[in-house]
Amino acid sequence: MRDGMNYRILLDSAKSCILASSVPRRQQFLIRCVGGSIDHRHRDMQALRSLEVDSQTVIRAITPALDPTRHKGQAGNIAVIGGCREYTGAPYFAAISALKIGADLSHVFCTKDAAPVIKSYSPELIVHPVLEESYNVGEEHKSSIASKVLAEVDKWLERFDCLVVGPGLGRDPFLLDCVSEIMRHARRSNIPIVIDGDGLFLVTNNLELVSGYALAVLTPNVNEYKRLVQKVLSSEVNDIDAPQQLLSLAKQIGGVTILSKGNSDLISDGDTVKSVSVYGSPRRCGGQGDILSGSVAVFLSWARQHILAADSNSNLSCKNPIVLGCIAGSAILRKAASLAFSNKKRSTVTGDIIECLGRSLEDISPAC
Ligand SMILES: NC(=O)C1=CN([C@@H]2O[C@H](COP(=O)(O)OP(=O)(O)OC[C@H]3O[C@@H](n4cnc5c(N)ncnc54)[C@H](O)[C@@H]3O)[C@@H](O)[C@H]2O)[C@@H](O)CC1
Ligand SMILES: Nc1ncnc2c1ncn2[C@@H]1O[C@H](COP(=O)(O)OP(=O)(O)OP(=O)(O)O)[C@@H](O)[C@H]1O
Ligand SMILES: [Mg+2]
Repeated sequence: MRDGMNYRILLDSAKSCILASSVPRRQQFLIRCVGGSIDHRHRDMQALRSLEVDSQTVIRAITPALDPTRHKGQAGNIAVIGGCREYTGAPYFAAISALKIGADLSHVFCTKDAAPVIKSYSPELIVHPVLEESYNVGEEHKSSIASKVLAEVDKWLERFDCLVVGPGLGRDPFLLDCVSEIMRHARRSNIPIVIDGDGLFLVTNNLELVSGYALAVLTPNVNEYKRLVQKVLSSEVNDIDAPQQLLSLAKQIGGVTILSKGNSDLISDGDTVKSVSVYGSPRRCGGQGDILSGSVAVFLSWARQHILAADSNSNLSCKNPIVLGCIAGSAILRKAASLAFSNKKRSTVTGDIIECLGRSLEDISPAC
């Protein structure tokens, strides 16, 4: 705060010195612009600070105790819908992160080609080779194969606490049609859905899939957010008043929760806006968003259990379990990224961050 004030005083005196001298008008204009943008940045920082949430309190409140009476599945059964010929890493990162945070079971529903690869990464994951891409399906078989895909997923759907749709899904039109149908079924069964990566491509072009569904979370990165804002608000991203724009966006999509990823993660359900700025990592290796989607899936399942058990007696000011899950998922990922970076510096990769998820949570909410 004091730094900000000193900076402003310096800036003001620099501005008046220069404006009083005979510098060309263009330079005066530039100086006004710089001053303006610093004022804005200062205001933005203040606004973000006021939205910053106490993520540790949230994490401690919603993380369940390791109670010996609980059985397998009660700490979370998560399914990732993703993984195709090109991308096998993303669904693996999301699914293994869910387990490393503390879910009991983690499934992946992917294409037939991707399944043996994903299975080979880890025996911990339950991998279903059920999705099909157009190149593998003749036009005349599309309808019967789509029904088969849906039937395969339906057998499992009711058991899941949360779906993560999109990491490494690809953009094949036939595959995306099948996934749209899976989302409609999940929605009918009131299963929360975290939508990331290519799932956001699907949803941005078919907003009705999530519109009005309060159990949906969208986790866009900078690009995905831009496309969403253009589509829904018919405008460009407004960095000056990012929280207000995010609020409008979430409201416009009927109260879904949006976690907009960046230097600070901003979260809104159309009602409130929260910010998580826990120190993360300067490394921007691909795959960190995938970790986030798996983490959010687990924490929002835990938050739902917490809110249900607390029966409105929870001491948390925010009562939306979906928002709570986003806050916790974001803070744990960022802390894990920071731990990994302190060890591996420039060579930090996504696997290193996943290895730090356990410690990241343990430091805040010890297992015993
Ligand atoms: N190992 C893997 O299998 C991975 C697969 N991934 C999957 O890849 C697919 C496409 O995701 P992308 O994230 O590439 O799609 P995007 O549309 O976000 O990114 C497309 C391009 O934009 C650039 N870009 C990304 N973030 C940016 C930023 N903050 N500012 C400026 N430019 C930026 C990227 O370099 C990329 O070339 C998804 O299915 C995703 O899940 C990613 O999750 C990364 C890891
Ligand atoms: N500039 C940044 N500074 C600090 N942390 C950041 C920054 N950008 C993103 N992050 C963190 O990294 C996480 C992943 O965000 P990112 O924008 O890399 O997602 P993504 O592009 O979807 O990743 P992926 O490669 O998995 O698809 C975010 O939750 C955020 O906490
Ligand atoms: Mg991503």
